Amino acid sequence: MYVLTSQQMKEIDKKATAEIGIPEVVLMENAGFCVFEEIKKDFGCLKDKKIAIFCGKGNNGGDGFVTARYLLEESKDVHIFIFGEEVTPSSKVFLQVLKNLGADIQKLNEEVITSLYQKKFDIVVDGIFGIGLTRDVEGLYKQVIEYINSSKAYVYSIDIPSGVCSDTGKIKGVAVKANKTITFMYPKVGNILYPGTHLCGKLIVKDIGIPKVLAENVNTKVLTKEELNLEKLYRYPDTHKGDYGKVGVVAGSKFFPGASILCANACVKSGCGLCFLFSPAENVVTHNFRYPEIILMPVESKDGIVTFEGFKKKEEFLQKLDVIAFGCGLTQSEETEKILIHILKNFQIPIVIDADGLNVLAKSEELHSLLREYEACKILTPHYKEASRILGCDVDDVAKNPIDAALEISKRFDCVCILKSARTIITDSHKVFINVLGNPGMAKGGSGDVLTGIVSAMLSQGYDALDAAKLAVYLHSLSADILLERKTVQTILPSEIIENLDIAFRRVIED
Ligand SMILES: NC(=O)C1=CN([C@@H]2O[C@H](COP(=O)(O)OP(=O)(O)OC[C@H]3O[C@@H](n4cnc5c(N)ncnc54)[C@H](OP(=O)(O)O)[C@@H]3O)[C@@H](O)[C@H]2O)[C@@H](O)CC1
Ligand SMILES: [K+]
Repeated sequence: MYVLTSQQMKEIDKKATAEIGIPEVVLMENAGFCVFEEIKKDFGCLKDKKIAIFCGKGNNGGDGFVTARYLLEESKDVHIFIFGEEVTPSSKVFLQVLKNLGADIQKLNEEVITSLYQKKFDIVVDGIFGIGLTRDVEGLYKQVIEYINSSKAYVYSIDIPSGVCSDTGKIKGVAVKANKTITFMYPKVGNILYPGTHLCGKLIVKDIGIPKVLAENVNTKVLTKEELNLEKLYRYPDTHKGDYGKVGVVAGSKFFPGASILCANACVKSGCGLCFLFSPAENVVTHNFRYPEIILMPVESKDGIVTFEGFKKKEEFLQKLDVIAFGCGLTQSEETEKILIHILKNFQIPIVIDADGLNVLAKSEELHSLLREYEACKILTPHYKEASRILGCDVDDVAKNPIDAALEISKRFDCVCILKSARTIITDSHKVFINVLGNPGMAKGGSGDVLTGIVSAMLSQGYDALDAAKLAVYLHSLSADILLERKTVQTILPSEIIENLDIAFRRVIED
């Protein structure tokens, strides 16, 4: 399913009317009716319901006028609140219709807003702002939104909760907290990213008659199962371990032995042929939770950190690898930097860089240019903080617009970027996918190491970087969601996400 920015939606709307010839009022009529339909479906009989509809001056308000007209057929207690008569031409048509019908239309002012608190509405429809919100919400608008949020009514937002930026999901000053949001054609970015997605309540996507062909060039999609390439998960019977690749996990230190185990465990559990773990010997040999399938490559260490000299002694084994997973728990040492430089100069195999690999990359000009020039496929898996270090910006700037941050990293290194958060973004700088699976039970140290292991195994099974990233992110969060069916967000552990991959793979392959 596509996800649209406000600009894209506006262009599509414009084409639908100017080029295809569908009048704007027809689209508005359809939009308003869809909202009514949803209310009717939820409540059934609306006869005794007290309903308020708040309509702004743009077309979002026009949708609200249409919804009001249908609601008037069902209830005698429908009240329409407007911010002024100066509305868009299409909205004006439907405002006039309401006037002709003798509907109760009140212009909002301080007094009217105060009186709202005495009225106990059952249903509120929010048609204040849609994709046309351009600045922070203040004054009367703010007061009305605060009233809506304080009311006990069931709140429907038209297109997007008013106050949510449709391009980022951020709150512009104040925003409606809806129970349900009915959006049109495709979701807007703000319907999908946090906190906007949370404020939407249940999100309903409705077709209002805009030809789908108009969205053909949109590059952003929700990561649904339909977007996954499952081809290489099928195995022909006459195959052997060599067909599924050898992954070298370069990870771990005295300080973070678990990171390397989680990464390597996830890798073997996700289908790679062989997994070699290059790590300080003393930290992993005795680790209780290590799968015995992992082949240990003890690397000489100093103060618990793998050394460059020690790493080079493993050259013979390194040469046999098909994929390298680099960084989990290595620490940000000079040795880590030297090892990454060595890999990028001497190998041409797919690489996944995570955690301390990203941290040393952020500090090194040499690594920046080596990675840019590295020709084999590369996947970077930063969380917001790591992304901000790489981009040299504030973490808030990444959070404000994660899609742009992921695109920037992807373009800068000609790589696939997996920008991890509650809504992980995957991009190869052309296409963007937003993951909507997963839960806060994944917000724990070790989750990222697991993802690195899964994505490396996908590369070793022959996927290109984008397909590998999509599958790995999907499986990782699906596994956590399945766990949540019988556990809580507190008790889900990254190691259990690995264990539970059995069911996640089955659901992806068989359902
Ligand atoms: N086009 C189509 O074909 C279809 C569109 N559809 C519907 O239209 C919606 C988009 O409509 P829209 O573009 O008119 O914008 P909308 O969100 O109603 O608001 C714009 C108004 O708000 C104002 N304003 C902005 N920020 C403000 C602030 N902070 N504080 C105060 N005012 C502020 C802004 O004022 P201005 O910035 O011009 O001063 C302007 O007056 C879309 O979401 C969907 O619901 C459907 O009917 C299907 C067909
Ligand atoms: K709205």
